[in-house]
Amino acid sequence: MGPKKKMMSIELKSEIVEKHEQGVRVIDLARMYGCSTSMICSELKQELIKGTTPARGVTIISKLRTSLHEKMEKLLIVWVTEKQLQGGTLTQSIMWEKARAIYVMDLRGKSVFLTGGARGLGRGIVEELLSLGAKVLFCDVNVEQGRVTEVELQKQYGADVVFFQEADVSDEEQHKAAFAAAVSKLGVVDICVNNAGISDENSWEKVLEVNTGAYIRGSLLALKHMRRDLGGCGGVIINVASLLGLMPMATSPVYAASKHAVVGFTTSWAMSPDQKEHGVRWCCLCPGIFNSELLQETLNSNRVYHVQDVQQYLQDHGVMPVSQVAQAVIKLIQDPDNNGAILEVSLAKGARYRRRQIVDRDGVSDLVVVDTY
Ligand SMILES: NC(=O)c1ccc[n+]([C@@H]2O[C@H](COP(=O)([O-])OP(=O)(O)OC[C@H]3O[C@@H](n4cnc5c(N)ncnc54)[C@H](O)[C@@H]3O)[C@@H](O)[C@H]2O)c1
Ligand SMILES: CCCCC[C@H](O)/C=C/C=C\C/C=C\C/C=C\CCCC(=O)O
Repeated sequence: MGPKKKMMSIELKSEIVEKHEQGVRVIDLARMYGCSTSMICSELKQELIKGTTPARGVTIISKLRTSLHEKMEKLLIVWVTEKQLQGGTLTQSIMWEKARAIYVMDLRGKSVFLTGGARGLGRGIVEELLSLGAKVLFCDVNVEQGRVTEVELQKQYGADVVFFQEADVSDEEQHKAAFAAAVSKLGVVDICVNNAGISDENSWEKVLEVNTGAYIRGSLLALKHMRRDLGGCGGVIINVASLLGLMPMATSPVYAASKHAVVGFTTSWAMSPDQKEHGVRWCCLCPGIFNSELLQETLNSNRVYHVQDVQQYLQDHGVMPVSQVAQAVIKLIQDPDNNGAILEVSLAKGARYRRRQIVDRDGVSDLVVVDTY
């Protein structure tokens, strides 16, 4: 039997709600009342739901507005005023464009740790990030290609904004050392992209080590470093999964299992009741097939079952360029309101946020479809 849940009197609950409304943080309330932050959060949520009238609903929503929204509105008002003073013309679409530009996360000077950046999608993401002014340390097991990529990107973007570190992320020590190198070279890690992946149905242990184990380790390393409640600066964790993290495929049972695990892990952490205190945003990218060395190697080997089905699929559906998928990662990083998001990317439909299906917690398979943000 698990530990007995601590009961709270009604008086105590309303005292907590009152203190929270006066601005006392969840973590401080937890310390004050000697219980967990998740218990405080669930009490606060229950109170909000019970007492809601339309008028109170508006008050609650306005309290949920983040300081980011307020900052954005202030910047927009300043910009509109300046434009009007200069006698410029303002249309709704110009203002909308400007609001978007203010709203998205500014990547200038942001520090990124990415795995598997020597080639393929990883390299594509690094290039997009550098072009938007971020600094990146990427690691890869392929030392030769990693060094070539580092030299090429340093030539284009500058020697002090992009660094390569040799690491096999299936090795705990090497993975930790690469993350530590990012902190030491960049000062901080604001964004962590777990991207290094393999596809080989003959080697299920290795696939799970790289595609799942290293993603979990990398996410937890980043979370520990970023958590605001532990003195960090907050941040974003992007886990590159696959459409095969959302659907089955006879060609690739182990690969699909490894990617489903990543989606489950990432979206579960995003639901943490302490997420606001952590200040860490969790997202998944689920692309269809794009044109990388991984795809070519898979097609030229026996690493999937029924390889002719993959070839047929490619003939029927085509294949995305890496740049399309890399830009989708930037979209995920820049949207500040998408904690828990799953972004699907396909040639046919482009980049689309997935509406989430929640299975009833009693285990009955009634599905509730919700918009997550
Ligand atoms: N190519 C596709 O069609 C496709 C589709 C959906 C998702 N994905 C996923 O996208 C990610 C990137 O794939 P890609 O197609 O660019 O592959 P890729 O093979 O072209 O690039 C992957 C990079 O990761 C590195 N890597 C592999 N194992 C590593 C390890 N143990 N430690 C450190 N680095 C390691 C490789 O050396 C390589 O540089 C993977 O997670 C993959 O599963 C690929
Ligand atoms: C439509 C799913 C795309 C997922 C791509 C995956 O992450 C990476 C794939 C790399 C190599 C190929 C592996 C699996 C094949 C995927 C689809 C084949 C479809 C075959 C069929 O229709 O049965």
